[in-house]
Amino acid sequence: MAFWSNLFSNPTRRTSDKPPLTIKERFSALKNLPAFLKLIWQTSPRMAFANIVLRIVRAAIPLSTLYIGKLIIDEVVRLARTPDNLELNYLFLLIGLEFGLAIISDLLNRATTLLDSLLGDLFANQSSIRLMEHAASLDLDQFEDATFYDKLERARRQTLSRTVLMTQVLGQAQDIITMAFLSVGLIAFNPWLILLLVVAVIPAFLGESHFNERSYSLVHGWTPERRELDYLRMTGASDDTAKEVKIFGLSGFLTDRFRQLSDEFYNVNKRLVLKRAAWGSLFASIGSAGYYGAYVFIIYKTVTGHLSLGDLTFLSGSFMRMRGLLESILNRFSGIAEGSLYLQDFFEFFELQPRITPPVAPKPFPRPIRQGFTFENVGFKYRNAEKWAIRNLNFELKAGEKLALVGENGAGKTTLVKLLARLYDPTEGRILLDGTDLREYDPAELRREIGVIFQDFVRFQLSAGNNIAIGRIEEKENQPRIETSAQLSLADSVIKKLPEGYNQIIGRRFSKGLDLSGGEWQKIALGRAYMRDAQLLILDEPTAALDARAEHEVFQRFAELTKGKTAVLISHRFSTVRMADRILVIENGQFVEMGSHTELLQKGGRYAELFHLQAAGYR
Ligand SMILES: Nc1ncnc2c1ncn2[C@@H]1O[C@H](COP(=O)(O)OP(=O)(O)OP(=O)(O)O)[C@@H](O)[C@H]1O
Repeated sequence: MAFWSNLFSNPTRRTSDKPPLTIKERFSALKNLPAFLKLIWQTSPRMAFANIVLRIVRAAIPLSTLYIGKLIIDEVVRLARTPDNLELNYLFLLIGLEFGLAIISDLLNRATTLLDSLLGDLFANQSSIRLMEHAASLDLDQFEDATFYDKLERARRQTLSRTVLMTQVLGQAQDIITMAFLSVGLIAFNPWLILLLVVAVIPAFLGESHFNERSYSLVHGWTPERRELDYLRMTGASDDTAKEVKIFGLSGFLTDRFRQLSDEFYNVNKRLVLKRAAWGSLFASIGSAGYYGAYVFIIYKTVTGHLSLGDLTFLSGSFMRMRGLLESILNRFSGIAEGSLYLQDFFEFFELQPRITPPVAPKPFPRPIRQGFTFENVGFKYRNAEKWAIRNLNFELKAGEKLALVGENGAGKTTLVKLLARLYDPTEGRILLDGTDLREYDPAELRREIGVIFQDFVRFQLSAGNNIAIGRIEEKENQPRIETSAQLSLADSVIKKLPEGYNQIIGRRFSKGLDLSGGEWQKIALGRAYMRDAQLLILDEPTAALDARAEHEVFQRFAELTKGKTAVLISHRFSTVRMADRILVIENGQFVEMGSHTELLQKGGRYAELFHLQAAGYR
């Protein structure tokens, strides 16, 4: 994890990790927009359509308002010249029209803002769901990769900020149409004014683009550190960690690290923001100079009699509006280009594909399993690890057999179990089930037939009943099945004591939640194994937190439940291990010996040594 590695390193540089993007890269990021717009359209075609129509209507309003304004002024000038014959109907009609347009414009604005926000919320929700679904489809080892986590993190942040991009893209389209309407008037008067306008605005556009690139590179380059900041914030202020943070007095240690990192980011960012503000002001002045140049020209044409006063207001109004529009279009363009770059991260995450996928024509899963599992020279190395976690492993797990795995910490027991459940595939060798490579079965089907309770099982902040139903979530409404599983795992006595029984939320995260002791949680988690009713049951140190009586009882029931089924048991307690039919001893990921408890004791090897070591502790 970046946190620990950074503790000992000096975190400088970062901004230089990723060079600023070239204009070409920025343009090419725009290619993500069609796919993005398609996603928005799919979110709600009706809302998207209404949004577009309203914006087109809204785009025509500025030109109409300016033109009516011109007519009003010309009419006022005309009336002022003939005060004896005041005919005000036409003037009032024009004023009424302008008033009507103002009201409509406001209503359209509100309607588009409303639609944007509703559509944006829907889009953010759907993106989050897609993100969760896609993350669930990926392989476990992808989650253990730091670059993957950075991608996931960026994609996660994208789901919300993408609604901003949506508003930007739609706003852009609307402004471009408004510009097109306005430019008709200006072109009719003098096309050179449009050119002047463009030239005046270009420096601001280039400046903005440049700073957007810098800011994207900064944020992108800092992803691991921002993840670390989140981690520190969470560790420093969460119920899960509060106990140890207090006991070990870690608060200062965590806040110091947070302060150091956040200050560093603040300073780099501040430099960028200040530069941006300074250059931005300069470029804005150039834009203003362009506007006043045109204004002087139009005034000159008016005083020399080439234009009416109405024309003057219309043209200068159009020019001012167009300058504002063009500036915001160009600026927004770099914003959109920047947003599209982030979109790239979003889509890249969705492009990640799992490697453990169903084969084209999966073999039907054997029901029941006849021969069992065979490890043929199996070796496995974790991603980024130098050392083999498991190597040259050859053994058989026979159908119906109870196999215990024994070995010291880090020997490779959990890894072996993960390979059985195809959370990973062997790096070398293969695992067969009934003579067929595990890879030829559908992994989802395989996992349905396997029940694993890991030592670090998840304490779901759900009701006690749901915590057991997790074992076979399709059966979450099957209360009798849940209760039977609870009885078998001894969880029923825990649940009976809860004020709301099976409906009691457990864990501390939510206000009504009640926390349980380690052993009580374990009984609940064990209930999942019974709920699952799988052909192969794997318990990875399931009883470590249980008291002696509970452990004895759990295993008596376990033996009954797994009668005729295949089971793998990992435990450091030999009282548990000896109940297995056979015991596999591994050391440093390698096979050491295998046999029944009696056989291995007689053999006097590693197992006997470990057994006597533990037994001596009780004497
Ligand atoms: N996700 C991982 N990435 C890299 N290395 C890992 C990972 N998980 C485990 N390892 C390494 O693989 C080896 C085997 O680990 P494993 O968890 O299988 O041991 P174990 O026998 O179950 O240990 P324990 O009795 O402590 O639970 C260890 O050296 C461990 O450091």
